Amino acid sequence: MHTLAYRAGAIEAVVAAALGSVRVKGSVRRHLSSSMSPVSSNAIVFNKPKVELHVHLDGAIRVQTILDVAERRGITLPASTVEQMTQVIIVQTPGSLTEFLGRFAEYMHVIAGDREAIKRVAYEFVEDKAKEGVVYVEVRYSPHFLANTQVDPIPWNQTEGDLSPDEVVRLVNEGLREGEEAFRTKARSILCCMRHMPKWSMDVVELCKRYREEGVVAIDLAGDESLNCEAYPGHKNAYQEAVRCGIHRTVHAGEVGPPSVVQEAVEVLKAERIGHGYRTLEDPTLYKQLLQQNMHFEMCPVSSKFTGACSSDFTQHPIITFRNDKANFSLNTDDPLIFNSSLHDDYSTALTFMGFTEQDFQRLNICAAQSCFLPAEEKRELLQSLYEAYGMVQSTAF
Ligand SMILES: O=c1[nH]cnc2c1ncn2[C@H]1C[C@H](O)[C@@H](CO)O1
Repeated sequence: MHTLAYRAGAIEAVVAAALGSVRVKGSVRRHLSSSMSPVSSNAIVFNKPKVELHVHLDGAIRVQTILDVAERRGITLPASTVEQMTQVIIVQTPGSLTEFLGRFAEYMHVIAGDREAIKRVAYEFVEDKAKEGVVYVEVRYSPHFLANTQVDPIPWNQTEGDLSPDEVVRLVNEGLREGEEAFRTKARSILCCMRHMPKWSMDVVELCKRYREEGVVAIDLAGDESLNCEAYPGHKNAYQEAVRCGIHRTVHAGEVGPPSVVQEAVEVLKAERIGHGYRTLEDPTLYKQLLQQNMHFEMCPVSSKFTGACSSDFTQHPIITFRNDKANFSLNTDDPLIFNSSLHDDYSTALTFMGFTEQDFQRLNICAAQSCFLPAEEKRELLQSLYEAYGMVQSTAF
């Protein structure tokens, strides 16, 4: 895969692009109460290169793209403008993870099964991340959720077609690679198993193995955490195979589920990173153990409010404890389409309500780079680029 050189010039270009376009979105401010909303309206928080490790491709699609593809395919939607369709899709008030997962059904049938749409979504995703000042991103999705053949059951009420999960991965790889070349943000992908679909999981790990040279860096387990692995051994088998083959592993755990789900992720599934993990704090022994292990937590503040994972009061958010304890964590958007948010909103929230400083932002991005799933040499290059951009090393340039 094409390797980006993180030269200072490239980073400055990305940051300049970010300066021109990243703004706190009015809609996010609207549906947060005044004591919880970002206050720095149009200000750019942490206007430096960033690393994002937890964002769902199917939760980060442009609304315009959904409308365009629906029109081309002759699919009728409940709304015809970006503004109206946004209101149909987004979570308006804090609810439950289950309610939130239901939002995908508003639009996934438009994108799934369509080659052009899938590649376009991947390409545009990289452009959007570049505009946010992200220099490296790991984006995740379920190949099965975007397919319409060789998947059982066929999702989103689609009729059977000829797009398999395997081809979905190839299309996303192409879109990401072309996006990377055009926008100079490095993008890799993580393939998701879904908690309620253990029979897909072996397939997912096989796809991770097949496409590890073409941008796929890890396996994930997403969906409803109430469905644990004892009851669904398919996930355990897939993760065992991932360990055997050296495929990196992350798991959604402790987002809404109890600390036992986090423990299972670490001990049974051999997770190297935890998606969310807020509820780890409820088990001080486990929390201490994971701090000692330097486990990475992929935290998503705006998401945690709207999925009901955490209290709406950001001043009491678990992230504050992780920060105070110098835990290894990152800040991420999760599903910016559904929260009508951007990475800037997550940073803005951390600044305004959690007291994050410039130093905290630098530190968490360095943690993200250290915990990313790139091969060692590329990770070293990424880290070096951050150190330079943050003024932590003397430049060798004359
Ligand atoms: O925050 C989340 N928790 C659990 N599952 C999630 C979350 N965001 C998205 N997903 C699910 C729905 C997507 O279709 C799937 C793959 O990206 O992952």
